Amino acid sequence: MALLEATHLWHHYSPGEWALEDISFELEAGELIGLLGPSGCGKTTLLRLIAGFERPVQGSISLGGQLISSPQRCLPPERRGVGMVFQDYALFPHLDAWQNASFGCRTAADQRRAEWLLVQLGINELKRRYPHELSGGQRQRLALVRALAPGPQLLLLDEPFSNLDVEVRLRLRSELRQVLAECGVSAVMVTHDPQEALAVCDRVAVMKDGGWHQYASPRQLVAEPATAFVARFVLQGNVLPLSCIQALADGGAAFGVAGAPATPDCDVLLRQDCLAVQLDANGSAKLVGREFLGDEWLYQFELQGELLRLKVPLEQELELGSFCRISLQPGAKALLFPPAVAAPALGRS
Ligand SMILES: Nc1ncnc2c1ncn2[C@@H]1O[C@H](COP(=O)(O)OP(=O)(O)OP(=O)(O)O)[C@@H](O)[C@H]1O
Repeated sequence: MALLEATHLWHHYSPGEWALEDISFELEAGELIGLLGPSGCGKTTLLRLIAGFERPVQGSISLGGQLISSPQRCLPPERRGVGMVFQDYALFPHLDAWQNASFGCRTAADQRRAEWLLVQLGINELKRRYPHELSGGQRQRLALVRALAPGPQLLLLDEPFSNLDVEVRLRLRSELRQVLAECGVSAVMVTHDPQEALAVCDRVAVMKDGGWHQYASPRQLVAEPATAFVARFVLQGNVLPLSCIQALADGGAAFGVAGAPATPDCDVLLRQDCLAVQLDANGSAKLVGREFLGDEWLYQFELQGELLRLKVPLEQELELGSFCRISLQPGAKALLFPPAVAAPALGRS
């Protein structure tokens, strides 16, 4: 049986403007799942429904086999056995680190867990400090301790690393996985960073406009993006109209396609290794942007009104404004998406 089960969830803040549309998913015990999508797609709303801060307009949520949310019944947040970690830490400023860490502890076992977690996360020496005397990374570790000390079944994390610098973020990400595994806690993490979601989550739900585009493991998302949006947002891939790709293939290279049946207005995902660039004054691609990535260039070309992003070796240095010929590598494999893809879980009841 799944630990968390959401069934046909719909939610709005004002009638007619759905923030969530027909969301159904399961989370298995021990899993860390990510809610990934652009701003306003409904990630925080879904987290608030799971936490019990909002009551769904339709649908239900069960945790450990118990119904916790439906339009008729909404178990209060403090009785759900769910911990929360927020982007801005939300520590109590007038309590020291130990008082914050042990705030939700009800038993001696909870207190022992709080002590153990402080040691695990390397902040045990800072117990007597107040939140304003801690760095951002230390505050977020303390917030994690406070959320995990009462022994929740499920931890909800709302963009927990977004206020931290890159180095601390990378370190805390791997500490999070470790501490969740050691505590045997499952988690749902909101993020708008595809790299972060792919790096730490067991499964990732890609959301847009209140709907679910794909819910899959990071490997599956990369190998088989379900929609053109997933290919663009998660893989940062080049998704272009088929007509544009056919113009590239006219140079002679044949290319194979997988996915939906081809129609003239369908979109195509071309992976990085499908394409080659050559400087050519008669070429149809114009270099309109370039970024130095340290070990390669990231070039942005304009081609028939579309933008194409390509990474190329440092030796292939090109001036902005240069014209190039972009060709498909022989045997290149592309993935087709039908036009105006409807997300699998979308559709009004
Ligand atoms: N309290 C509220 N009252 C009215 N509308 C709201 C409220 N909270 C969120 N919304 C709307 O619901 C939609 C989903 O918002 P939500 O905060 O869930 O998105 P999000 O994906 O978490 O965005 P972000 O990444 O910017 O935090 C948005 O259109 C937003 O404007």
